[in-house]
Amino acid sequence: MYARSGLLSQRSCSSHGRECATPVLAAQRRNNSTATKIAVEFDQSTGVAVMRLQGPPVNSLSLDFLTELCINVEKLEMDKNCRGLILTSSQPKVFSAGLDIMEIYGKSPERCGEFWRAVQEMWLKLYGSSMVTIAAINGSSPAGGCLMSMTCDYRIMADNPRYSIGLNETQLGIVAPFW
Ligand SMILES: CCCC/C=C\CC(=O)SCCNC(=O)CCNC(=O)[C@H](O)C(C)(C)COP(=O)(O)OP(=O)(O)OC[C@H]1O[C@@H](n2cnc3c(N)ncnc32)[C@H](O)[C@@H]1OP(=O)(O)O
Repeated sequence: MYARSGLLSQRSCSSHGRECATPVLAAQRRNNSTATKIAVEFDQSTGVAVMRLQGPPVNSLSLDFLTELCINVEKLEMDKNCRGLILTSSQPKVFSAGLDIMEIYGKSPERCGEFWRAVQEMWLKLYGSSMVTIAAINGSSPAGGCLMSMTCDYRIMADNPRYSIGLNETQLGIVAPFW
């Protein structure tokens, strides 16, 4: 959900030296889900948007989730009044469980390729954003969750010894493909 209407970008983008063709359209084509996994509140008076991840139970990064995230970041990017973005979770105890492993387990190479492209699109979009981006990490954030917060300009994590963060994906035998 995005609180304000906005045109989707149809331009090509250059992010950290890489060209990516019409990313929002690519993301939009994939976005068949009607469920809302991302809620955005934009405060006109401060120019700051808060993006809440609300994909129960643990905000795992599925293709739908990544697609919706990218579309919302792009919409905010297009809004010249939006200067800052705070990324946080609506789920108790978890910021994001990382990549949805069910998206890559037993799937075809084509489907895995589509998924990994969406992962790449997510971090390039956040890392290349002209907004000031802050991850307010209010729960555990392993692997892809850690990656997502690392692409933000700033990270603040709730001080709770039960919350963990780090790159644990090799323990699952997952290695990021060559990009
Ligand atoms: C440069 C890097 C490139 C590669 C980047 C990323 C690779 C990855 O991200 S691989 C995924 C790595 N993620 C994990 O290893 C996270 C594993 N999960 C956890 O540690 C815990 O679930 C977590 C601490 C996030 C939350 O703990 P709890 O609150 O105790 O919840 P549960 O463990 O009971 O989980 C609830 C429910 O969610 C399912 N789940 C958890 N993580 C994932 C996931 N990553 N993908 C899909 N589903 C996930 C878990 O199985 C439970 O399901 P049910 O049993 O059906 O309830």
